[in-house]
This record gives sequence, C-alpha cells and structure tokens, in this order.
Amino acid sequence: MISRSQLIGQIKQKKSFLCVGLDTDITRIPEFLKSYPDPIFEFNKRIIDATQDLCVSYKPNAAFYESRGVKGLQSLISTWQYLPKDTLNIIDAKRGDIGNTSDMYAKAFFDEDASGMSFDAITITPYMGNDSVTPYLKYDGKWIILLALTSSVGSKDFQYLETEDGHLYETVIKKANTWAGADKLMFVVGATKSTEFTDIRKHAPDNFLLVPGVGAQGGSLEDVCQYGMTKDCGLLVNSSRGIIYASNGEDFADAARAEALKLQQQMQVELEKAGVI
Ligand SMILES: O=C(O)c1cc(=O)[nH]c(=O)n1[C@@H]1O[C@H](COP(=O)(O)O)[C@@H](O)[C@H]1O
Repeated sequence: MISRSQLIGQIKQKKSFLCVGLDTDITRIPEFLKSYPDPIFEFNKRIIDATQDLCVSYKPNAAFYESRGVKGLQSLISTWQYLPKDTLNIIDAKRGDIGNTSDMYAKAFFDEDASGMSFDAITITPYMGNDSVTPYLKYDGKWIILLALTSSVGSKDFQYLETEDGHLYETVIKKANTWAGADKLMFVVGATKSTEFTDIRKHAPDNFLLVPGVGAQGGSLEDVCQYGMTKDCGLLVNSSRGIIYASNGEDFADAARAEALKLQQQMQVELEKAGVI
C-alpha cells in the first residue's frame, strides 16, 4: 500500500517518476533464461533487481501473463510477491464491467487472501460508468487508474468526440473526479498527447497521471513535463519495451538499468526545472 504522500516522497527521494512496465513476452526474453522453472519470473526478478533504485513504480501488463494460462498466472503471483513494497505496483488490467463482476476483478487483483496478489493500483476502462468503478474503491489505500486519453491511434474514434466539457476524455476526467479524490484516482494519458495535457490539467489539477508512450511509442518526456507536471510532480511515466528489451543477451538486466538510468536522469532535470526537488 502506498499513499499519495508516500508516492511523492519516493519521487523526491529517488529523483524519478519512472514506472517500469513488465510487459514480459516469452518470445522476447533471452534464450538462456528458458531453462529456469519460471523464465518469466526469472526475467522480471532480474529487471526489478537492476532498476528498483531508479523507479517509483512497476506495471505488469496482465495480458502478457494471462496469455500463458495457469503458468502465466503463477509468474504474475511470483512477480507480485517479489515487487518492492515501497514502489507503487500497478496491475495493468484495463478492466470494466457491471458491479458484481467488478467485485470479482477487484478481488482478483487487490485481495491477497483470495488470489495471492494485492497490487496497489489497477487500470480500468471507464465507459461502463460509476457502478463499474466503485467496487475497487471499497479497498482502503488502493488506487484506480482510469483510461482518459490513450496513446493508441484509435483514441480518435471515441475519446475526442465533442461534449459540453470539450471532448469525451475531458468529461471522463470531470465525472470521475466526483467519484473519488486525488488520493485514490489517477488517469492514463498517453505521452503521444502532450499538447492536450494543458486541457487535462484544467479538469485534473491534482491527480497523478500515468503516462505510457515514451520510448517504443515515440512520446517526448520533455513535452509531457512541460504541459503535465504539477508542484507535486503529478506524473508517473511508463516505459516497457524500451527498458526491458534493451538487450536480449546475457547483459539484459544491465542494459535495462542503463535505459532506466537515462530516463531517471532526464526526470531529475525536469523535477529540478519545475521546482519539485
Ligand atoms: O494503460 C496503459 O498502461 C496504456 C495506456 C495507453 O494509452 N497506452 C499504452 O501503451 N498503455 C500501456 O503502456 C505500456 C506501453 O508499453 P511500451 O510502448 O512498450 O513502453 C503497455 O503495457 C500498454 O498496454
């Protein structure tokens, strides 16, 4: 469990707002790991060991684990158990369903007694509305992270539709802020949408934003910070492939660390520029 003030404290201490994405794909990990009983966990463990002083958050993407059935679920549970407990550990599940089904998803990812896992936060698609979101809010100290403006090309299909608030993604942010406070609610905004951050901050001045899309998807960290950073930082910037697949040789963990360090160093400059540290 990690509160908003603990998260801000970690950001100031580590001079980083990096979230390392554990999108661990069996076809992309180094060959030599495949002789281990759980190659996915072994890979994650070494990435975590190599990066934990440089990041404040980890984000395993559920699809990469669920696609491997029972084995994948075991890798996810082992990974959760291994994650440092002072980082904000996000399950990127992008769930969204009616209330009693959401209760079960919340149990799956937040209730260690039921499932063996208790992540600090979960990504949720907001389009089924309030009753699909509130079941997650019953868990003290847990965070929900709603998709607002995604990095996907298809974000234009629905998210930019005009509404009385400007666009649909702005309505999502405004409405969701009536359901929970900035101590429990974050939004996903893609790094590829940096110029929209100004509008987003009008509706979400205090919420942390989870920002994927730097690295492999080409988003600019500098632009994201220019338009999206607050006095508390207010950003968690994710990179998955750019870090974890920096090399697929025996040096993969060192190469991942080098990429994470590059981002951390840029983040330190941005935090200093904005007067956060
Ligand atoms: O919710 C997310 O994390 C997410 C939202 C979004 O708009 N775009 C996006 O890329 N993501 C996730 O962020 C990660 C990005 O990975 P890389 O492009 O490899 O850094 C993946 O796990 C995506 O599923």
